[in-house]
Amino acid sequence: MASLPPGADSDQLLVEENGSTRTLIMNRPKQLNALSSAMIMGLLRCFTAYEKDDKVKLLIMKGKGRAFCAGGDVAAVVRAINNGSWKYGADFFRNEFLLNYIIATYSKPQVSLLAGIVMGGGAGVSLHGRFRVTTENTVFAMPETALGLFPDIGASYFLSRLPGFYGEYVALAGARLDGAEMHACGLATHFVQLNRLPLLEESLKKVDTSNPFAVCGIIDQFSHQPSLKENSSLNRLEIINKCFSKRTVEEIISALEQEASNSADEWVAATIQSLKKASPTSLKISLRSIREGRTQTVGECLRREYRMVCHVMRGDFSRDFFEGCRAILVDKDRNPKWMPPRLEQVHDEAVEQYFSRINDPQWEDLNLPARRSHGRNIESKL
Ligand SMILES: CC(C)(COP(=O)(O)OP(=O)(O)OC[C@H]1O[C@@H](n2cnc3c(N)ncnc32)[C@H](O)[C@@H]1OP(=O)(O)O)[C@@H](O)C(=O)NCCC(=O)NCCSC(=O)/C=C/c1ccc(O)cc1
Repeated sequence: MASLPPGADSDQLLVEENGSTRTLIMNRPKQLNALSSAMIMGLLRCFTAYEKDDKVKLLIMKGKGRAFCAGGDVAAVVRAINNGSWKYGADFFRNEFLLNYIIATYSKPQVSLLAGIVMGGGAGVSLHGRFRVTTENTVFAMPETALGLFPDIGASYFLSRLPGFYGEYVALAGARLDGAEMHACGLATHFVQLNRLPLLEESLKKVDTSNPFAVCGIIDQFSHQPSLKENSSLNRLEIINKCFSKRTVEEIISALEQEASNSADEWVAATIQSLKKASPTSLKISLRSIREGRTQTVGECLRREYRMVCHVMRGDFSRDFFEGCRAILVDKDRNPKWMPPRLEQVHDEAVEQYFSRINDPQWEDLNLPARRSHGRNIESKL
């Protein structure tokens, strides 16, 4: 185990040094490696220091225990906001989004070993990186619409680049994808069997180059093309494209209901159910976010999402985020009472407000540093 760059937290984020490789290990297994402020600051310091350090050629990222990372530490944020400080949330996101941007534009290859749960903020620290390796126990989701939030961490960039309208489906329904699905739609670059991950890791630790083709060649030796399960959502791309291309959330749901009346496919019924359980405000701002993301750079997406998330933290238009956290992570009754409760009560003007600047003289837009690269593209295998 190596010493961390100054200021990084030594408990929640571990670093291993092997030759030219640094392995960053998220280490809060009981909380499924939920990202704390200390972890985000530690990661920021590591990524910044290693980019300047010629001795470092490759970064590996992984989680301790049964999760890669289940997202931002929502419990800590809710505690802080309930104590009257929405700015804690804003600062948390400012640092988290800056980290996502540095990863998206990083000059050295990052290999994320996505074993177990990868949700929300966990996707943000991995999917923007060059290599994303999934396995047979990977479970990915952006579950924010069930939490009263929206897919953030630059998700409006990578989800909007998935085939057809799959990104809209994944974002609105909070759909869970397995490792093979992530690989097929382009969220992952490789699929490696779980029992071969340690061997891959050992090989990567011997790498002495930042050449992405050389690194890719090593991962290729351990990976294979997984097959999609028969009931995979990717086998329903035709229905997804037909329904999730509609202009509004109401039209998406009614198109799905039309499908349900013509078929007994349980997947359609389950998708309608997920949309009906989610926060109506979250659904509407998420749809607009993904649609805007289609034509924006990763930096533009993060800047827009930062405005949106500050509005959510302030609770000016809706307090659904606090209710969602209560229902899912605090009381765990899984029965949130959304306000407004129905889609037709969330008017266009209310949605529009989430995309505006915050009316507070002390508030600033997200300023991102100048970088050489503009982020990478998602390549689907379909
Ligand atoms: C499906 C999960 C991932 C696993 O379920 P499980 O196998 O039944 O495990 P548990 O739910 O019992 O989780 C084990 C422990 O990890 C904790 N945990 C599990 N995810 C978490 C978690 N994101 N946080 C904080 N404790 C957690 C969870 O509360 C629990 O703690 P404890 O009750 O003390 O044993 C389940 O935990 C779950 O739905 N987690 C929430 C997933 C989620 O919504 N992720 C966050 C997306 S939103 C996001 O990333 C940004 C949030 C954020 C928002 C505002 C901010 O200012 C900053 C950040």
